[in-house]
Amino acid sequence: MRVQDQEHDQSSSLGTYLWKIFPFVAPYKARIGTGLALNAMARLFDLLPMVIIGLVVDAITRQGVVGVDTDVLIWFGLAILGTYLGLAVFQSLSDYCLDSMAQLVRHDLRLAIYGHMQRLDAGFFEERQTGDLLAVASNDVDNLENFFSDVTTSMVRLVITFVGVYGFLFWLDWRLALLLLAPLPFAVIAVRFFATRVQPQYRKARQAVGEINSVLENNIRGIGVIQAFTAEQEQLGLVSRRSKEYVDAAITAAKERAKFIPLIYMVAGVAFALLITVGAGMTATESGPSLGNFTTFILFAVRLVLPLFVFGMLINQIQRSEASARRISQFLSTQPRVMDSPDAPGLDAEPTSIAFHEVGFEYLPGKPVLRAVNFQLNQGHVLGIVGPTGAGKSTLVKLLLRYYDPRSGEVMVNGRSLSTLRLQSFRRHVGYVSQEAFLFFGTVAENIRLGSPNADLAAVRHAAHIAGADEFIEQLPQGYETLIGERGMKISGGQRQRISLARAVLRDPALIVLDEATSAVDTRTEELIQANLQRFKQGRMTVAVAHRLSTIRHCDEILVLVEGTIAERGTHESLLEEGGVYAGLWRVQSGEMDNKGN
Ligand SMILES: Nc1ncnc2c1ncn2[C@@H]1O[C@H](COP(=O)(O)OP(=O)(O)OP(=O)(O)O)[C@@H](O)[C@H]1O
Repeated sequence: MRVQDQEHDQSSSLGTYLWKIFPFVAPYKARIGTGLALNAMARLFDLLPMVIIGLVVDAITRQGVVGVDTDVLIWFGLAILGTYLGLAVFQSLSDYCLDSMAQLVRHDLRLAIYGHMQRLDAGFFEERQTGDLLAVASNDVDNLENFFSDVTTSMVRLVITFVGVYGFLFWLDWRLALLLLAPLPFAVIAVRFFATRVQPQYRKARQAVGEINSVLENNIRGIGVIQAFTAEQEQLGLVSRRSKEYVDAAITAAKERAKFIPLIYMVAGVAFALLITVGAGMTATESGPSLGNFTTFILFAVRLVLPLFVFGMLINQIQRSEASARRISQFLSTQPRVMDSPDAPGLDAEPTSIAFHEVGFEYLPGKPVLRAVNFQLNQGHVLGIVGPTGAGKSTLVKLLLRYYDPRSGEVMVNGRSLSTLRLQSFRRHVGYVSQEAFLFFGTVAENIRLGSPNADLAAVRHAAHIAGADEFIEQLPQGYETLIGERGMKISGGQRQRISLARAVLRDPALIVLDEATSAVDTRTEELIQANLQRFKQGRMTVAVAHRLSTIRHCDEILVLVEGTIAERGTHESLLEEGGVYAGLWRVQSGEMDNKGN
């Protein structure tokens, strides 16, 4: 299920998932408590001026405009000023407490999500879209930040205003308080309308926005391909269709909202008209409230009636936060398929032997990718793997690195099953160069130091030298300090590969895994790298996957993988003698080389 689709699942009651996020808020309980208490005080000071205005009105009506004691009026003025001062102080302190708490929670959530991501297995990332995962780590975390800073204060504001206003009015005049309850049924109708008609449209629009973002992200990455294939018009059409879906949903939402707004004002208008007429009628009677109390009542009503209707919006915000909390907690509870058992022992010594015993694997049930693969690799040996595209070479490497556990058979390290060992204790000894040769945004030196953060520059240079990279790195504008990666300087595919190779070399690994590590460099540079690696490989184990047979011809053993099974195995010479698949590939490739040479 896509992470975003889970928004449809509305089966749980509101707040269930927000509650699950509570452990992230718990460390800041004191800050929240203080923030909410300060907010309650701010609300109190917010309501006080209306009470004072009522008192002023009563003072005037009692003594007449001319007879009012100016000293009393000054005191009233000072009291109002005092309430505003109180409001200013308490409001700003409360905002600071709650905003800073929300930022701290956002930071903790982001780290927890990223930390969890790093623990998840390769299969998880292959099944999910990067855009979806980013949406959880960024949009959903932002939604919750907004929930903790704004929504909680709005809820407190609403509850305190409600309780404060009713409490005070009941104390002042219970009839006026009861009168203020009159708009409640109208408010319920308006909120229901919002929840059933407007909100689903908002949800649809939000989902459409997620989809259009995914399309845009994908197209921006592939814009060069689009231009090369002059597919601009079709792609514009595709984006337009997706954008139209969003526009339709957003316009329907706007239409429903447009019906909601007059409904609110109409209901609020009716409610006010009723309150004023009945309230004034009551005030005019002998036993009715004083004019001052009626004034306070009107001011309170203004404060209360409209926010009641905005309650619908608040529920919408809470539901959004709930959906975000749901996605975050579902993500955090995803268990990696490859993980250490609690008592998994670490590898006590450097790996000196690796073996595949009858290893079988399938990504999808019933579609085997590897079948009964057997081999043994000992210290000092180099194993080459070749085979047609899609034969399962990279899959074999992924099992060797334990990105996946085999479906059958076992991968053994130093005579122990890899799946029972603590994963990091094994991976610490591995230098891996993947097909993609991924570079991170940062300097060249930082990229080479990825697995060996404490290595000094001399060691970095030495590793780059072995990987045949030092020459071109020196020629970069800032040498080893040049920024590369997505936002940095652009470098060629072959240069990328050499930097990733240097990264693996610097780690000084017991096992080197090279998956098409030099496929993008020219044959002359490759020969130079191979010569450098020759010495480096001594005393280590090396697995090299390659299409170009010259890369692996000097291996101690070569496995020829065809449709997931080892079709042939031996040294370069013995395989040539056998005259099978390998010999055929060699003839084609060496023929190609001759042709190119001529
Ligand atoms: N994550 C995946 N889910 C499903 N099938 C996959 C996945 N990764 C690879 N496959 C399939 O497994 C088979 C073996 O793929 P693999 O990448 O191991 O081949 P390869 O020999 O390394 O190919 P190449 O030489 O093109 O890199 C292919 O048929 C591929 O489509």
